[in-house]
Amino acid sequence: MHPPPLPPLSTGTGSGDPQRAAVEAEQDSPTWRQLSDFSATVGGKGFPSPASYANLRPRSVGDMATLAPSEKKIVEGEFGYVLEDVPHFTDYLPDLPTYSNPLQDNPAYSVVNQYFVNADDTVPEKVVAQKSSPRGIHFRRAGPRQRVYFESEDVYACIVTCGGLCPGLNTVIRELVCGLSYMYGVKKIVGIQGGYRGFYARNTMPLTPKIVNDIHKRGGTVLGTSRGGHDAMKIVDNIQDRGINQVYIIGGDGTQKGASLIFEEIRKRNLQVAVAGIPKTIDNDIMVIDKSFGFDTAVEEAQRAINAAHVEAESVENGIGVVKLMGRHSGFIAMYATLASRDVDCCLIPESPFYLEGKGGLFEYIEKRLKDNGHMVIVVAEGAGQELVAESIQPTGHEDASGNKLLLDIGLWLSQKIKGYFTSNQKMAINLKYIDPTYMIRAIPSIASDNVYCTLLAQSAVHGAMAGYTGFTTGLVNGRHTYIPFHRVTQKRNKVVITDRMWARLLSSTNQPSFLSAEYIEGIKTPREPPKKVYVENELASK
Ligand SMILES: Nc1ncnc2c1ncn2[C@@H]1O[C@H](COP(=O)(O)OP(=O)(O)O)[C@@H](O)[C@H]1O
Ligand SMILES: O=P(O)(O)OC[C@H]1O[C@](O)(COP(=O)(O)O)[C@@H](O)[C@@H]1O
Ligand SMILES: [Mg+2]
Repeated sequence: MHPPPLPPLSTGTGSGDPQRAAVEAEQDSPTWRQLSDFSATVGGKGFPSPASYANLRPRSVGDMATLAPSEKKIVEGEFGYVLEDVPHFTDYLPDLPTYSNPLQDNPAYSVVNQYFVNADDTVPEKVVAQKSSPRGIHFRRAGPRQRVYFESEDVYACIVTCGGLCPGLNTVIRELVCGLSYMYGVKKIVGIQGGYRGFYARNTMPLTPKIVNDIHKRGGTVLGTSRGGHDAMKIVDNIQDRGINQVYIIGGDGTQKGASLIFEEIRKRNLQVAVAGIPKTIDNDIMVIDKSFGFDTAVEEAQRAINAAHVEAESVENGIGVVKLMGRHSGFIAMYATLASRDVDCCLIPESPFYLEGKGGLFEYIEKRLKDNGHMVIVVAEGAGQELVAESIQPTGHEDASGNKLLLDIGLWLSQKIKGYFTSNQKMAINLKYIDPTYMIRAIPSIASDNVYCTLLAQSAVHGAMAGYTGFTTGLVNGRHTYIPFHRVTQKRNKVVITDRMWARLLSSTNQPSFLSAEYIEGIKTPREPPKKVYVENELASK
């Protein structure tokens, strides 16, 4: 049964949904739009259409060929249905041959009913709906298709890891290699060493299932990584020179921006080269996806540091344990580690501005907590309170090679400020221990649940590239694996929304002050300016 008809998208839905509003805004720019008929399944040769492209693409192939690479591929259906689709070879290479998927003959999969994903399957971005809600934005479901656009022996795949380390990088590499080899019979796979610049400045390393067999048990990346060094022209020249036709790029927001530029250059040159991104971010700051791989590992490992801080703090009089965790712009690790631990009395994240002195400030809270409980634990994300630190330490203004702003050390600064406050006011003798486990957390191998997640991400990427999709990031959306266009994961950053219930749960579990200005709470002025942003959502990721 269909939901009742809704007004067409362009006339607005009145849902007040910001993401929907964003799509409507995007429609002002040139987009690839067409009402789709999802019931047809006809391909050229009597097979179901690969990825339903017969249904979704504009009817004239000529139209497709003239699309600018950066144009978005948005398809509308009935009842407010919107598909934010990913590019496909047929967008710019209309007459490519297709082949039956070798998985059909794979004994491991022969028992599976309906192993192939239905060509029309898509996954909704939002699963909470009201009776009159439009069906909303969807992403193409990941998974194997019946027809593929490569013969196994013709595939030459490469894998590159970029940006900071994250638990699970080696697992993704391993599963890309094993997925390509065991599912699709691919023999030629190489690793690009040392991040993007490795394409043109380093040798490649051969990757086989045997070589990668044990690497998931190690932290880091066997390929090495780097920041900076992205040069789309040089990278694509190199891809072309080597005859590589599948490029798997593992990395965070910066890396996916770089992958998008590589895809656009490849498309301009009309190359049959698939570009697939696998999102990596220990900070969990990539939009759209449920969670990034390595995040659970990081939260788990953070418990060890928090436990140590707690043991130290509770063993002495007026003990304070301060733990710094990663999170440049997004405080997810700190928030989840705090919620999981129950030993934390205060969690400070970049999204929630705080202040030290006066009524409702951090010092007042610490004093109260020590008087009430004799000890306390503070977790601080590395990006928290940067504007406060900048008041006393001259910011260097420096950026890393990728253009990420270098942060001031909030953990050390905060520890000194707390010590200074209690010493100078002769209030009470405190005993503060500062623990910075950040790189230790990042450098460990992934835990079991992340390993399974990495496997599915890698296999989804392989299925997508083999099926002719390109210019996509693979990601989990509402528990389903999907293909997401690059622009959706690079235009904004995922952040903790401090007016969401999750942050309220945290505040209630720690009992810490909200640090919201008194103007909001009592109508009186606070010692500091009120926070600039109370509602922080999906801030534009500007570098
Ligand atoms: N806007 C961008 N355009 C192209 N390449 C980028 C961009 N931002 C970052 N990169 C490249 O992506 C790689 C990793 O980026 P970085 O920000 O260090 O890590 P992450 O991908 O984890 O966010 C680097 O090689 C960097 O040069
Ligand atoms: O010292 P490095 O290597 O620049 O890494 C530090 C940064 O890496 C991160 O872990 C994640 O960064 P990316 O996801 O951008 O790689 C941040 O939390 C942290 O600020
Ligand atoms: Mg990043």
